[in-house]
Amino acid sequence: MTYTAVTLCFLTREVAGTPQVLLGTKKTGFGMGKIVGLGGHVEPGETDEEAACREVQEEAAVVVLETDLRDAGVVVFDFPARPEWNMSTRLFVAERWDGEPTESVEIAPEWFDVGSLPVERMWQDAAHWLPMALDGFLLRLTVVLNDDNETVREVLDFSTR
Ligand SMILES: Nc1[nH]c(=O)nc2c1ncn2[C@H]1C[C@H](O)[C@@H](COP(=O)(O)OP(=O)(O)OP(=O)(O)O)O1
Repeated sequence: MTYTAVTLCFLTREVAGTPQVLLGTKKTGFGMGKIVGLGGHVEPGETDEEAACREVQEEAAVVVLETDLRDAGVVVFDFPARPEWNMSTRLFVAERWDGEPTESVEIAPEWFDVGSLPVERMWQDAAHWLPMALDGFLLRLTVVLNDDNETVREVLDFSTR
């Protein structure tokens, strides 16, 4: 079974003491119409960190330095009914970056309060893992999707603080 290597990079900030995270509406490709994290495929020869920084720049015109990435672990998305969609997703969180998030052809970025994530417009599994990633956990988690490729069959969680 092959799992495509992808990354997600969550920029965070505090506004008047309220933690916020940068997500965005996916305008093209996989998950179109959903609110997702910034990120995408790791290209051959690239490290996960290089891919995360490149994707954030491509999708939202924001510059993140690799040294400002916090490793938040790995989430595997397992689609038994569509194994060609299986992904191994390296997660990063960054509190420092340069530039104002700007809409691209792929993503319309938007800040959300961490305490009220737009879970009804995200992949249904996001509620199982995104709060943990933002809360400092190192994720070691597998999400198994149902045959509808939307709802969650099972979450296998071996994450640590
Ligand atoms: N179940 C799931 N829940 C979730 O929150 N994100 C998921 C997910 N399954 C996949 N993803 C994310 C991980 C990855 O960042 C993204 C798919 O990668 P891309 O955005 O690169 O896809 P595209 O089809 O747009 O590819 P490109 O043609 O390379 O832009 O979807």
